[in-house]
Amino acid sequence: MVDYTGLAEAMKAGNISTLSNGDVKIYKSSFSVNEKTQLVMIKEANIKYLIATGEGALYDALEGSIEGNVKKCPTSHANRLVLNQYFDYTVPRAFGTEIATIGLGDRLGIASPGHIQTVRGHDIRPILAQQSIRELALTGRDYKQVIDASAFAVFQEGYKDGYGADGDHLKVEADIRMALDLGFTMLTLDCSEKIDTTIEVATDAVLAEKYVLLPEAVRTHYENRYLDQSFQAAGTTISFDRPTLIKNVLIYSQAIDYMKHIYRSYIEHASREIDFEISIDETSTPTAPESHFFVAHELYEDGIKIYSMAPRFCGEFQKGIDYIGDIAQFESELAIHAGLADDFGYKLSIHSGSDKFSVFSLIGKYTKGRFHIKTAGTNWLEAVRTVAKVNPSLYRSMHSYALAHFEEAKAYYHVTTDISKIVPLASVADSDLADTYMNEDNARQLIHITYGILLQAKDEQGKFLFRDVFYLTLSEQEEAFEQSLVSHIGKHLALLGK
Ligand SMILES: O=C(O)[C@@H](O)[C@H](O)[C@H](O)C(=O)CO
Repeated sequence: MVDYTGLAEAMKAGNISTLSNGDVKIYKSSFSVNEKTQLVMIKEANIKYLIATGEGALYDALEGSIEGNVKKCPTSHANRLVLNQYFDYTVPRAFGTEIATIGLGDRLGIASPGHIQTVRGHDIRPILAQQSIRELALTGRDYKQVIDASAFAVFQEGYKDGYGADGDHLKVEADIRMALDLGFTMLTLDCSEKIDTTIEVATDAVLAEKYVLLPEAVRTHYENRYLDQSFQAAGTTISFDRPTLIKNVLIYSQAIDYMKHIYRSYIEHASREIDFEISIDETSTPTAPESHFFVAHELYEDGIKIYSMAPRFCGEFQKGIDYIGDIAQFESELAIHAGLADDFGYKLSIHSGSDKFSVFSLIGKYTKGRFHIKTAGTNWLEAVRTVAKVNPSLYRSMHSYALAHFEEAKAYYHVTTDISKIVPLASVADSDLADTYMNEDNARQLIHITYGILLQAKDEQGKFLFRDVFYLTLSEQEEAFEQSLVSHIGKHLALLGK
């Protein structure tokens, strides 16, 4: 039983500097007072708690157990809602189009403190609570837990500059309603299933056949607005001859209708500001600049205001590794994509933004520092790197399991990983595991896309093979993990000009 007497006395006296309690870790940045209640976050035996002293509404509202002269409160969903009620900076918020933002998806629920330490003081704001439905399915978490983890991290770090919550890659209305009901402040509408990319490779005859089957009102709408028209945008001329128009109508019109429906139904009259992102990046073919214009212009003409647009860029934005492709072509198309975002009043959004170091300076340049960049897997890889340094046997077991299940994981993510190029485990010394595998593209992708399989893996008795010891190791290595995030995500910010 821990004696909290000294801690309670220091809290009541407000002496943050003297807050100490033996082997209990105290997060001094969390110390807060509301009327006659004092509150601080601690970690005891690798579990975090809120410690409350004093009296009053906040003290009474928190669920917990009395231990000596303190109330020891779990980091529960109910207690997160209490924090939200008394400390507004723990509530996620929208940011609009004027400030740069970075999505810092945290599949483990423990990366946000390191993310906060990374962005604090920089001209950028964090979307700490960002997960796609795909990630939730693979990790077995839910959206309540995603915001809970971020809100407790914000309280722990005393971070008051604001953070966002992105319901990422939402495709169906039920998920959109769920995310909004739970307080998400950003919605990323994934239209990939409404975008018919088979059209890209169809013959003119097939295009003509499909086009004539569209309702006359649809064809008339688009022909009146675009056929044989040229538009000045993004410092260039964008023209729509009949083949170009037919192709864009067939590829994007269904997606555009869906975007308009979702905006009218859930965003336009929402009770709070919502950052609405359009994602057309997870398609098999790149978003041609004229297609970006076509989608943006249709939304703009209908008075639909979006926060950001995520096109699919030329080349490859694969998970956890640098850009793959012709950087000169990327730059010339990026200039137009960024110019269109400027012209239509929203931010360009860069998905799979982790580790794209060779193009970050271009992104910062052409977006003039006004962008949204999404990362998620790279902090998972930093967690694995941290574990590999201190628990080599755990890393070896996870690495082997990932190799055995890689084909299963490829169903969820597009990667061009060459497993044969990954150095065999037996030939790598324990002390070299982290550098050998976390700095090599093929090994990074192996571990990156198998995160769900590794976190959910169980033995015959139903016991997690890796999850519990993985989290315990990261709790014991909390500062090392935080520092690896500050360093690695900090490199992202530096190259982006932030
Ligand atoms: O893995 C996911 O589903 C997400 O992290 C998704 O890829 C996200 O939109 C992203 O681009 C993160 O880099």
